[in-house]
Amino acid sequence: MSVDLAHIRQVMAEADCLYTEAEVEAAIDRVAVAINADLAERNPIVFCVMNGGLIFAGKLVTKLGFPLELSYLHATRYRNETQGGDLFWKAKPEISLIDRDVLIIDDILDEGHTLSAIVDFCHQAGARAVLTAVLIDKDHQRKARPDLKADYVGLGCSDRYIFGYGMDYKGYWRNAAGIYAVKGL
Ligand SMILES: O=P(O)(O)OC[C@H]1O[C@H](OP(=O)(O)OP(=O)(O)O)[C@H](O)[C@@H]1O
Ligand code: HPA
Repeated sequence: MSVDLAHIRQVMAEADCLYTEAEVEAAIDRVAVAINADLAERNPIVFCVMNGGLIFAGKLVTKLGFPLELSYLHATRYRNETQGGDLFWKAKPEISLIDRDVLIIDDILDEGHTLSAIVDFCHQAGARAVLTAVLIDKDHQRKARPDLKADYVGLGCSDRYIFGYGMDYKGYWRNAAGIYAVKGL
């Protein structure tokens, strides 16, 4: 399917900036402080959830001052759309999780089906503890479970479709240096 780049550019031009780059960077710093305090002695395996987790994970891990192993997994349910569907695993962890502490890093906790499925997978694979860090938690009543929370949360946002800092609009603007909401969504 061909992409209408004029539309992609227009979405950026008309978007509302929810958080500037400086605000996002300050949030990443705060998350790093909390994780450094909790995980420094636990030799965790850290998983970046591709694709959206890429920017947050990359920035966050450079601020973690303790030994860790870094890998990735890829589970997707939006597939460049603005509405989620069934979860599809593109890449499962290959490293053994047995008796390991695991930290999952993703960009957004929206309805939470993605993070829930990843956490369940890690427990079933024998992880001792599974912790989660998200850059942003969207505020609405459609969570996969009512009590669903990440252990480490950078920022919150209202119930709009957002992009930037790893999050995409139709596959674009993951590179935006700020967090933006699409006009009208
Ligand atoms: O909380 P949820 O409603 O489950 O949505 C959150 C997930 O959706 C996005 O991934 P997406 O499926 O778009 O895959 P991608 O990162 O590869 O684009 C995002 O990166 C999270 O992983
Ligand atoms: O609001 C969003 N923006 C980008 N990706 C997403 N994945 C779930 N929700 C969102």
